[in-house]
Formats: sequence, structure tokens, C-alpha cells
Amino acid sequence: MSQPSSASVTTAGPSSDWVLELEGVSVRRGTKMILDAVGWQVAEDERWVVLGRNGAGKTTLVQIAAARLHPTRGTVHVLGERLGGSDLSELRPRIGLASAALAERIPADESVRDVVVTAAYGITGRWREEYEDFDTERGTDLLRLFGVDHLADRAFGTLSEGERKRVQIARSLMTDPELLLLDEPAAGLDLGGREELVEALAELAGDAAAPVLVLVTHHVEEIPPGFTHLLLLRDGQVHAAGPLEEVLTSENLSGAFGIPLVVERAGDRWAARSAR
Ligand SMILES: Nc1ncnc2c1ncn2[C@@H]1O[C@H](COP(=O)(O)OP(=O)(O)OP(=O)(O)O)[C@@H](O)[C@H]1O
Repeated sequence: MSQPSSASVTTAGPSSDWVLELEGVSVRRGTKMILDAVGWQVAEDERWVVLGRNGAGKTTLVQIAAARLHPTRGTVHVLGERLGGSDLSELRPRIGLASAALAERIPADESVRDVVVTAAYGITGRWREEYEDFDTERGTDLLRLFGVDHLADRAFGTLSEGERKRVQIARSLMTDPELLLLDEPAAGLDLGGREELVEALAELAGDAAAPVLVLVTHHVEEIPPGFTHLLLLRDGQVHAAGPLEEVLTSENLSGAFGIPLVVERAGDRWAARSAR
């Protein structure tokens, strides 16, 4: 892996023990406030769900948490480092990210094995890098963890949507990140694919050695068992945040989505429907 400079990471030391700490974070594009005075704190043993309707600002929030975007206003600490400048390449390998935008950059003819191991270099297409046996073994282990090791020699472009999602999550874990951000990993999956993914994420959530998890979704049905906290975003603002069982109420969800909704719990899963 490259040895980047830390020019833009202010290493004044962590302000606290938070894995993520946002204070008064706003992102403005033109006259639009995409995020508006967001405060959010994530601790080491927590697994967060970020929920909100289309355009609420979820992806923008994830981009900030992934140190890919700087806020217009406010302060952000990620893994104890304050976002300050433009070279964050020392921090980024410590953060796993799976998102549609990243998936689009993966060449269709890249083998599944290479899709995963190239994450060790923070790239999406294999060129002439030499990989250690350790990297290859780790890639295979991660593919196995998500039940897609039998696809290792296939071209990424030939996979089904569900297979692709699982390969992307395996890739996002390649650098053994301390923080894993999953932006709508279940989007586009059929019911079986979604349930398999929820199961895999529940397993990850229950693993004490797993990174801190942040999962972005539109649907409460996609919340895997083992997730502990919920952030509800509405129009770029925090509508409610805190322990999942306290925050995921019909009232809060209705407020966040702007329509009357009823939330129901079935065992360790959740469901929501219109209250009309
Ligand atoms: N560069 C930009 N310039 C102007 N507006 C932007 C820009 N990037 C995002 N937006 C707008 O900011 C809002 C929030 O976008 P964001 O992608 O963060 O929302 P989201 O909650 O992830 O939405 P979705 O659920 O539809 O993926 C949207 O209205 C979007 O159109």
C-alpha cells in the first residue's frame, strides 16, 4: 500500500473516544442545504442504521463519514482524526465503504477475486501490482464469509445484483477497516437476495471483532438483527437519533418520511406500512 502524507489530517489527537463525531455539520450546494447543522456521535461498540426518504442527505452524510467530502461548516472527527484538508489517504484505508458510486467504477471484466484484493491498494482495477499471499488469502476468506467464494474467477460484470452486493461488502472489509459504511447495500435485490444480505449483516453485527457499522437504507425491513442505533434524517437535518428501540417509533418514522406510518416489530425484525 502507498505511504501517503498526512498533510490534511489534523493530528491534534482525538477529541474523544467517538469513532465518528459530527458537530454542527452543514453541506451547502448553491442555495440548497443538503445537510443542515447535523450533530452525530458514534461509539465503538455501536451498529447504526441511517434512515430517511429520497434526498434526505444520507449519501452526503456517508461521504463525510468516509472522509470523501468536507462539510461547508462544522467539525468532523473520524477515528480520532479531524477532517481538515484534502489529503486524507492515511485515514481512508481505515474506513470501508460500499456504495453504488464505487461499484460503478469496478471494471466489468475484473475478476471477482481482483475486485476484492485491489481494495488493499484502494483501487478498482488490477494493473501490475504484486499482491502478497496474505492479501489473496484474505480476499478468499472474505468471499467465503459472504458465500461468494465459488465466484472468485468470474468477471464482476457477469454477476447478479445480489452477488455483486456481497462481493462489494467483502471488498469493503479487505483493509480490515475500523469503520464500515454501507450505503444502501440491499438496493435492487429481490426478496431472497435481501434476506441473505440481512442475514450476512446480522452475523457481522454480532461479531465483536467486526468494525463499527453504519448502514444506510430506505426500509426498516432491511435493518439486520444486532443493529443498535438509528439516525433518522429529514431534509438534511437529524429528525431523531439514539438507541434503535427508542427511536424507531411510528411517530418518529412518520415525521421523518412526512406521511403517517405504523411501525411493527416481529421478533428481531421491523416492518412499516401506511397508517391511512
Ligand atoms: N452536488 C450537488 N449539487 C446540488 N444538489 C445536490 C448535490 N449533491 C446532492 N444534492 C442534493 O442533495 C440532496 C441530498 O442528496 P443525497 O444523495 O445525500 O440524499 P439521499 O438521502 O442519499 O437520497 P437517496 O435516498 O435518493 O439516495 C438531494 O436533493 C440531492 O439532489
